[in-house]
Amino acid sequence: MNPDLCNKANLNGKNVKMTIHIGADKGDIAETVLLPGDPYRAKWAAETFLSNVRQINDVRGMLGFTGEWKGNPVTIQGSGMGMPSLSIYVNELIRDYGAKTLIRIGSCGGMQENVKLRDVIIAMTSTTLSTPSRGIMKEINFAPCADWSLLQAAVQAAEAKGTPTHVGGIYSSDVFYDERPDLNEQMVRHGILGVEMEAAELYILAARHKCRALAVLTVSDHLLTGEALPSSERQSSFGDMVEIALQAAFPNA
Ligand SMILES: O=P(O)(O)O[C@H]1O[C@H](CO)[C@@H](O)[C@H]1O
Ligand SMILES: O=c1cc[nH]c(=O)[nH]1
Repeated sequence: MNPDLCNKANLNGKNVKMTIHIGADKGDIAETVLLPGDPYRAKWAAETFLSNVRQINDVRGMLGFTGEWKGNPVTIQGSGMGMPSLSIYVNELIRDYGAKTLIRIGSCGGMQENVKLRDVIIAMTSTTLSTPSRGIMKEINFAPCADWSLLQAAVQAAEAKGTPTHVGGIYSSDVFYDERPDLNEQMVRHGILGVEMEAAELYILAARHKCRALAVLTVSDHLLTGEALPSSERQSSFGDMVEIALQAAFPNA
């Protein structure tokens, strides 16, 4: 038996496969997966944008849903906060469930003056101090890079919607409460658009497994101005990001 898989009894009497962290049958997860850090954003996005939605995961409360967008199957699975958490879900989604296109839909902190609250950032690449893949990269400074076809389609979708959007480099940090302000200063100085905590490892895993990946982010707070979206506005401001991600996955839909 594949050690990554555990058997669980299904009510219909057949064996259903699940991984350690995802309690879905293999066929329950689509090849296209959207990945918010927040499991409740997964629920909101699935209920708001997909049809024929069903919940496919609640292990550890990390909710996942599968439905359809314009007739195309899509899974929206929470990935948690930080690269070690995302790495668990993305490894299982790719290796055990056959995910091929993975798009992070996350919040981020703005790092440039022209990047405003609620703007969307499409991450061409992500700079990082370290990722869970550091152990195999060793002395190599691997450059995590978005899939070009997804990036191009996302930019077109954002332009068509008229969403204020920035395309460029972001910073995937391991810490939210950073005790090294000098690092952020260097990121700002080198034109990094925003900071979040997962995209670099998503891009590295996609490269390793020959999948497509992209991160589409909404600016929820700003490191230069100290502004932040009120919690009441966070979800409603995230709609453009979700639609851009869906349109990027299915540009002809
Ligand atoms: O809004 P999500 O997708 O969780 O992303 C950002 O928010 C969390 C920190 O508050 C980190 O996961 C960061 O990457
Ligand atoms: O990681 C994150 C996410 C949102 N805002 C930040 O400042 N950092």
